[in-house]
Order: sequence, then structure tokens, then C-alpha cells
Amino acid sequence: MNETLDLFAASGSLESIPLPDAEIGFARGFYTGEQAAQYMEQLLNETAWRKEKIQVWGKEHWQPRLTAWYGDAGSNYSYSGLTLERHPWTPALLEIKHDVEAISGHHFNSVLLNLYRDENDSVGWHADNEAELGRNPVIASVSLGQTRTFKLRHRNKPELKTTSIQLNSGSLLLMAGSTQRFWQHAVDKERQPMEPRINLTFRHIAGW
Ligand SMILES: O=C(O)CCC(=O)C(=O)O
Ligand SMILES: [Fe+2]
Repeated sequence: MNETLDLFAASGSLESIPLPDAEIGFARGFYTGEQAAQYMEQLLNETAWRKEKIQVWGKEHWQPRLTAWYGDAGSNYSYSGLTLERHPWTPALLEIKHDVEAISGHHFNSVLLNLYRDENDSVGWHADNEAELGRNPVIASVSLGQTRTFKLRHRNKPELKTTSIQLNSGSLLLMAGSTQRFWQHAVDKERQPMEPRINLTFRHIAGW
């Protein structure tokens, strides 16, 4: 058993999701419904939400969701031709970071927040594999508000069917090991009306 799976085992409430070439842990009840609803309300109101333009295959697009980037001073995070403006940690984000670090045994120095306003907001297939995240990034993803379907697909083993995980309010998904190298993930638009959802992905950016 490798180091990260040992960590999952040690941290009681994280259940391991057994996918090949991946290390994924899930805690459905990381926060109670009530705690999650409180953070949802607070983060909806106090986050510096922005709609960003990104480059995909040389063309400019508006991202189909709102985002915000918080973290330690000195950070710089770039993806899809975009360098995000970093905001200093808020008390609420530091509390959540503390809880996530306690259960995962990992240290994080930044968090990307996503706001899916309704059923039309989404994130396309991607892996969080930017160089500054290192070779085996550990990413801790906290979900608040509307349950949305998180899909995972293997990059080069099509016989492994797409896996779906329902990310309910208050849940924590931990992706580690080779997950970002072998798997991509996405949150699709939905046909049914959806309430807002906030997702926080805690990351460790190397080099600062
Ligand atoms: O909203 C989610 O659950 C996933 C967000 C995500 O993949 C990202 O921010 O990189
Ligand atoms: Fe991602």
C-alpha cells in the first residue's frame, strides 16, 4: 500500500474509491448539511467572484461559471492563457482549509473557488496537471449547495467506463497519486433546473 492510501485509511471517514491508476477518497459527510449551508451562504456573499475569459484552441471563450482564487502571498496561478488574481485568505476559507488539512494530512497554500449559478454552468473535461502543481498533485475538493454529478474518464483506457460521483453539499473529494496524470474530470450542464453550487479545490502550488 502506498503512502497516500495509508493516509486515507488513517483518516477514518474518507472512503477510498477504487479506480485503476488513481487514488481517490470521498467523505460524504465531511460537513453536516447545516454547516455546509452556512458556508454556502457566507461564501456566496463574500467571495470576489469573476467571470473569466479563457483561450481554448486559440479562441476566446467566457468560462461557463464564476471563479475566484485565494491563497498565500506570492502565489501566481495560470491556466488556459489566464493568470488569476490572488486574494488573501479569509477567516472562513482558513477554517475550511484547516479542516481539509486535518482529514487529508496534506498542506494546501491556495484554493480555487467555482460558482455554478444554475444548470447552465459547467466545467469541461480537464485534468489539474499544471506544472506548478507538481507530478502527483493532491487536490481536495469541497462541495456546497446543489448536488452535481462529477464525472471521471481514463485518458487511454476507454474500456474503463466513465465513472460518476454525486458531489453532495458538505462532501469532500480527495484526488491524489497519479489521478491527474491518468484521468480527466468534468461537471456537465444539466437539463433540470439547478440551484447554485460552490466548489472549493484546495491545491498546493510548488515553488513559493
Ligand atoms: O466543481 C467541481 O467539482 C470540479 C471543479 C474542478 O474540476 C476544478 O476547479 O478544477
Ligand atoms: Fe479540476
